[in-house]
Amino acid sequence: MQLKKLSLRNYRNYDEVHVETDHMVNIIIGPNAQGKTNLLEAIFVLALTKSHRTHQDKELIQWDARHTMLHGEVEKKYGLCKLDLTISQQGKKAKINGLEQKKLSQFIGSINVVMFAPEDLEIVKGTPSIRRRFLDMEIGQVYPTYLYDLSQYQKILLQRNNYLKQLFTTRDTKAALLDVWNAQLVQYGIKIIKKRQSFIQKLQRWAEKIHSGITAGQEEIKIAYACSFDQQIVEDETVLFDQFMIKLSQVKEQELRRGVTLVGPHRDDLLFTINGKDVQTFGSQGQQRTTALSLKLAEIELIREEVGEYPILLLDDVLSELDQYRQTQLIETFQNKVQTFITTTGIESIDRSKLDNASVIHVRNGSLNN
Ligand SMILES: Nc1ncnc2c1ncn2[C@@H]1O[C@H](COP(=O)(O)OP(=O)(O)OP(=O)(O)O)[C@@H](O)[C@H]1O
Repeated sequence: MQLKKLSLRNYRNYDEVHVETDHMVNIIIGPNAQGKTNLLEAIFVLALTKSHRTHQDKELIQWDARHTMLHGEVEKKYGLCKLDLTISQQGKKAKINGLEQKKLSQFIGSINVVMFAPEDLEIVKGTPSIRRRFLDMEIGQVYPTYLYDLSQYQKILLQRNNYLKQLFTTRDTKAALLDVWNAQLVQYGIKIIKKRQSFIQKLQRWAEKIHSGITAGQEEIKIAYACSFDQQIVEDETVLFDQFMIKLSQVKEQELRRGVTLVGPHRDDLLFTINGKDVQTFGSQGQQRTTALSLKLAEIELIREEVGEYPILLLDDVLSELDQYRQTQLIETFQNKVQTFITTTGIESIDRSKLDNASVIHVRNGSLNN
């Protein structure tokens, strides 16, 4: 798929901006703090209705404005898709080809993007919640029903935790309603777990291949799903249901004491190993970076496999951090196949030979010149 037009109004430091491109490689260039990342972020938001760098939607609205409007036109295999997203303090409104979508989950995934930014190193180095957010956003853009199941699960989890806290304060040890909450938690929890497991298995297959290529066969990467249940259990839905219920009954006393739910996909994690060693603990800075890169490249292939066409690749200031070999790997793998938007402060950090036929967009203080 290829983004042909992007228009923004009152988005971050852009009053109003229009971008048109027919190019596969688009370089967004300018000094620091001028709006380069804001432009990539806007494309990401059109795809996922959320930013990759903040949970606070209101940060996307220009200071003093009441709402922001994003418009994108994307050429897909089956034709042109026009997307409109309005974000205000009251919420979001989304349209596909002029038709308002009742649920955002119907809009998400209309275009697919893969963002690779310096903060992606945190997927490898950071906390489990960062890895869960990564998983949820990526699964969500390929399988929109996942987002519905996830929001149901999160609602039930919140209510169950509130109930546990209430039981604690009232010293009610009978906990008569807990079984009702358990059944609902497990119903949605197993959908999340199963989807995550199959997504990670596919991601693992691609990452292994790609990582081996980048490291000339020296390193074998594994991405494992760290979940409360063994892989064989997850594969059988009936067994998973029973085991989930059993685990909840085993931790009941503890949960009543602590007032929180101790079992479920809200505690999952991803584990990266290289040649059998945990990358988070033992990996060098370079290995951690390459792991993040392999992960992102794997995602591109996985989206192509699932959706039937390549996503748009957004590279935020990462080329300068990669050595020449990895830059070449990244650009050559997808040249002419994947539309790419690259931000940089200086064109000299990019291998010139890779820039033939690229469009260059200059950004200065929220204005473009291309
Ligand atoms: N809601 C907002 N309203 C207006 N301006 C904003 C808003 N949010 C951020 N900005 C401004 O956007 C600018 C930062 O833009 P951006 O993050 O795109 O920088 P950049 O060009 O990618 O820089 P760098 O190379 O340093 O990453 C800052 O000047 C910041 O003050």
